Amino acid sequence: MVLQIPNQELLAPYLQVPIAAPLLDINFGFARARVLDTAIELKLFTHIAGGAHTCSALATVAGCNVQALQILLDALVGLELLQRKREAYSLSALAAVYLVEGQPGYIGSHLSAVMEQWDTWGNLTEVMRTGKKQLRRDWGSPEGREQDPGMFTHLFPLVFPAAWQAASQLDTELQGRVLDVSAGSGAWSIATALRHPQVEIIARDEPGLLPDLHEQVTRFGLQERILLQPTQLELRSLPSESFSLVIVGHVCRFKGARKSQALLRECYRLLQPDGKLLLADVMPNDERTGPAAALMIGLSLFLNSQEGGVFTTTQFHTWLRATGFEQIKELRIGPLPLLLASR
Ligand SMILES: C[S@@+](CC[C@H](N)C(=O)[O-])C[C@H]1O[C@@H](n2cnc3c(N)ncnc32)[C@H](O)[C@@H]1O
Repeated sequence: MVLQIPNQELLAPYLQVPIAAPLLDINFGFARARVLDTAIELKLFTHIAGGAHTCSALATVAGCNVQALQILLDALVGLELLQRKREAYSLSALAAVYLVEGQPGYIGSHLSAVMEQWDTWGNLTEVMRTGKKQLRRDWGSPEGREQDPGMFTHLFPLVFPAAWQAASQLDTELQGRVLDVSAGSGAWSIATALRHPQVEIIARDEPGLLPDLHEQVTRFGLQERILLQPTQLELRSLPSESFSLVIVGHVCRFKGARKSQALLRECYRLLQPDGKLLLADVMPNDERTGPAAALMIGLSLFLNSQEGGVFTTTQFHTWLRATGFEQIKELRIGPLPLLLASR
């Protein structure tokens, strides 16, 4: 029998095209996020760490249907968060560090806070059509932030490695007072205090976020050197030229362009001559073509805040120069850019 190959025009749209896998990955990404969220909600990783290794043991402690849970556990093995040998499930290295409650690296409450945006993202098409966002909570407002403490204060394990390295690149002779403008988890304050035993730090944030911060500072025994201050006490009330270092860690994208520039001016006023400003944020490249995570965070801030957004390194350079800062250095630590500017 002679094989009848149809003409090229008919075949080409199916055969001479890029494979669709990346599209399917994006499309089904929501299900992966949901699997992780449910596993955190059911405390599966914590229960496994506590000794419940089989599906039936896990179903008992987590209060689940055995047949349904079996399928979820298999999916978690597929996602490389669990491993299975015969009937026994164990944690992957990633899950053991970040997903077990009570461990220092636990970020489950942060991941759950991120998932609180589920319905907000469900309205994305509508927001695009109308241009009107339906803010369930505004991350740029103090009340909005206090509703989601996990979003801001439970990030310590994610921020601390970069903060530790950045602190090691500061002048070894650093002395005097340091201001951590919105301390959140305290990662920058704690790393700086540990690396520079001569400094005293004022770490500020919303009153609702300070208890978590206090707990973290106390864990490191730094409560004598890191003084917590609620943000109701305006920066304006602090004396000029009284800090050797001001830290602005992952704050500007929540504030938006106008308030960020005002904040930088205030930081300049607070710094002593020769003082340094350390600025960390998520920054897309100048053409705003990547990294993908930065652009997605830009969209997230558009949806979740009145004025927030992501700004490029060049935008920050321009703002810092306009404020009077000189010698702006880019420290490359980890995947995120860090700027160190001198007054
Ligand atoms: C992602 S957390 C970063 C916390 C910490 N600096 C760090 O890098 O881990 C964002 C911080 O910015 C603060 N923040 C958000 N929006 C703000 C605003 N409009 N004004 C002042 N602070 C704000 C939050 O309270 C929170 O501490």
